[in-house]
Amino acid sequence: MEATLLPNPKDTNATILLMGLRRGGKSSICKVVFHNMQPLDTLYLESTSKPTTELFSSLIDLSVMELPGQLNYFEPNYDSERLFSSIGALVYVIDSQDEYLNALTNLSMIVEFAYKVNPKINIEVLIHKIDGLSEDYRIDAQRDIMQRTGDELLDLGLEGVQVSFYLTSIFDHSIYEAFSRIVQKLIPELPSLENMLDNLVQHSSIDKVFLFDVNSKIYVATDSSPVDIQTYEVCAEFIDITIDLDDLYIEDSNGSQAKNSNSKVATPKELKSISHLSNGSILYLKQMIRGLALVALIRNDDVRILNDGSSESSIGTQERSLTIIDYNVNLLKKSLMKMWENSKLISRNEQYEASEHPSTADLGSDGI
Ligand SMILES: Nc1nc2c(ncn2[C@@H]2O[C@H](COP(=O)(O)OP(=O)(O)OP(=O)(O)O)[C@@H](O)[C@H]2O)c(=O)[nH]1
Repeated sequence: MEATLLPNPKDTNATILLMGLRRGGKSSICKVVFHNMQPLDTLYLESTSKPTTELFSSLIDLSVMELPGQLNYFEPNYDSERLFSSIGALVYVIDSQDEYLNALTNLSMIVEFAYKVNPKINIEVLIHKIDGLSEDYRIDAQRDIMQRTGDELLDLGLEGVQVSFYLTSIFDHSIYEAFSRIVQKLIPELPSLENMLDNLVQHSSIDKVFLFDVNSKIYVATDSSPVDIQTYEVCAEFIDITIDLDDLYIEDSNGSQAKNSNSKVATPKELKSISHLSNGSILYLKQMIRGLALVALIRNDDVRILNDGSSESSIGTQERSLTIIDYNVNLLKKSLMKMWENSKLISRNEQYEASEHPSTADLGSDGI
């Protein structure tokens, strides 16, 4: 019998495979994260019968491939070996509200196969639907699942395999946080990105900065201070507010277009938004490249109120720090552009070498 070809992931590192038993929540995760579906609307999703792929581009092109729980990928008519050999991460979804012993056996079987075919694969487990569990029960379930998975892998002789666990739900931001961390492991430029964001924080009065994929609200990088989920929520919601407000205004023909009247091609408008919060902090958003936006929370310690209560000088201080931030963010954007062009060059060289000159030296290695 001819082998059924599962969808072919184009880029080795950038494909995430989403697996798990039926009704675990895979389609719901894809719909909520990548299509902005309201979590309650997922109640009516039908069971998926064919593998589906979501594409999204950040600094690298990524795809998330969902394999329906009802199919058995170890039947001879599926070319599972090719599939597993070409993916960056295996994300296994476990329904924590259901009896999960079968899921753990299934997980171990898949890990055994995937690890044999592709030892570099990242194995990520989502302990999903935790919204229905009490705080105590969540911790117990996590401990139990980690323990049992470890035991099963040990029995299979796979003690060295690294497995990461995340507690997730589509009803809060935990699913975005988990996907952000999973995606970040697949971005080779991550250390450079984090360095750049750390530099930005050090040289501006920024408390926290994220580089977001605007569509999915996954953050592809952040500075090295710990992520507080409330700050993440505020920053992610600021993207939606900015886009909604931006859609309200139509560019008038004498306005920004008139400014470009000297140049023949009108430059596309760059999204930028600044909002002053009631506690004195500022939210700052600026569009970067390839569907990415930088969102920063600027602290208010530069706001100095004079003895007479005048606020003029505080506004002046804030304006000054915003000018510095603008300047630094523009530099960061230019570096991102260079980084992206370099990574394109490297992957083009690799493809070229693989196809034509397998022995030539790596032309792109002196990149970033
Ligand atoms: N409480 C809760 N329910 C969820 C969550 N995520 C998904 N669900 C529900 O779980 C049910 C099954 O979700 P699906 O996304 O269809 O599951 P699936 O894994 O794609 O299932 P197959 O397509 O059969 O493989 C739906 O009714 C969802 O509303 C969650 O985080 N919390």
